[in-house]
Amino acid sequence: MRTTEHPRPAAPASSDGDVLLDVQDLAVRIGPAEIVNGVSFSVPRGGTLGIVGESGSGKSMTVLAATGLIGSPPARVSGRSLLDGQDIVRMDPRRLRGVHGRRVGFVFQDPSTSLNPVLTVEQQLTEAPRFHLGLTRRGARRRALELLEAVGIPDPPSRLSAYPHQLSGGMKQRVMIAVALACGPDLLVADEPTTALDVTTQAQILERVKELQESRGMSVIWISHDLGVVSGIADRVAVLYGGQVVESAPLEELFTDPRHPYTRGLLAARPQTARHKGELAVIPGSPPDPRHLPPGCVFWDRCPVRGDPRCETERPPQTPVGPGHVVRSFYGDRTGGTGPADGSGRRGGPR
Ligand SMILES: Nc1ncnc2c1ncn2[C@@H]1O[C@H](COP(=O)(O)OP(=O)(O)OP(=O)(O)O)[C@@H](O)[C@H]1O
Repeated sequence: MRTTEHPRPAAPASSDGDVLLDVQDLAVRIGPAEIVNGVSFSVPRGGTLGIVGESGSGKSMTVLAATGLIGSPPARVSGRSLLDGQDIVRMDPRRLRGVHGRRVGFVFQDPSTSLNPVLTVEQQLTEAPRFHLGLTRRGARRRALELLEAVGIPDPPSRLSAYPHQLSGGMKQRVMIAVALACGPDLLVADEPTTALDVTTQAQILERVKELQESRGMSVIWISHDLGVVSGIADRVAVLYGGQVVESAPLEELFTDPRHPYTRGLLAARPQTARHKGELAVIPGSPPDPRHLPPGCVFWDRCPVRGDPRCETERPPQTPVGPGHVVRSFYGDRTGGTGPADGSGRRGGPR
């Protein structure tokens, strides 16, 4: 991406010693609802973490809490979320505003949550850089034009005076991405931003974000219910269910060696897989109500291989099953449901 201010060198992709965001044991409670339950993950500098799961699995709440966007109260947020070592969960509101405007950019599915309908594209793109980066009106305008070009908006000068309702859905999403990138964030959080778009526009936007990320060394968290979308952008995936990371692995490993029965179910439910096999595999049932989580494994009532007595009574611990690959299931072993992941030798028969 070409920008006149604050150029950033491309950063190396993931490496253990180079973590931008380190989330540890994050939990969110609202009243009796246990919405996020001990979530841990990290986002490498310059890398992309995909977060997948069905609707209601806690994806949005996890990321909103990790980036300091959930009010506490009414919610109770615990655990840590370290951005370059500084804990966002405990940060005072004034410093947090600086983080949100400057270091973390957000793109949401619904443009009305990010774009102000009564402000022009130019106003929305120039406000934050003028405030946070101290740019002049002219400098901010130049930057706005560069950003519009970078996100693939044709004829940027003619778009500056447009209001959001004058733009198509795909254009609005591109403008939202431009707004999120306006201050050159270290982390872009994208919460299902392409879900409402046609597949061609979706693919173009994914490509554009990947290019921008590579040229700027920015980290990305990309949330989606669709493993196919995440596979187009992430280098690491965390699978969420019942407010827990039930499996997390490098992208390729998750696809070639999924260990959690829920991950396997998600993979089998992908349209590509269904086409290949000639039928659509669905995971019967729905995610648990966070007000009434089961005492054992959160996936227990839908699990096709449950049978170990602990499944119903104990939360499976997070168990490493390979380099950078962890799973929370008593059935996370390689052979697909014939023995517990913790190597205890206890077995339960597949159902
Ligand atoms: N303010 C709230 N009070 C109580 N429960 C809430 C609140 N907001 C969300 N929840 C519940 O928290 C759970 C997780 O919601 P969340 O929006 O994080 O899920 P999600 O995986 O992002 O789903 P989607 O893909 O539909 O956005 C859901 O069961 C939801 O009903």
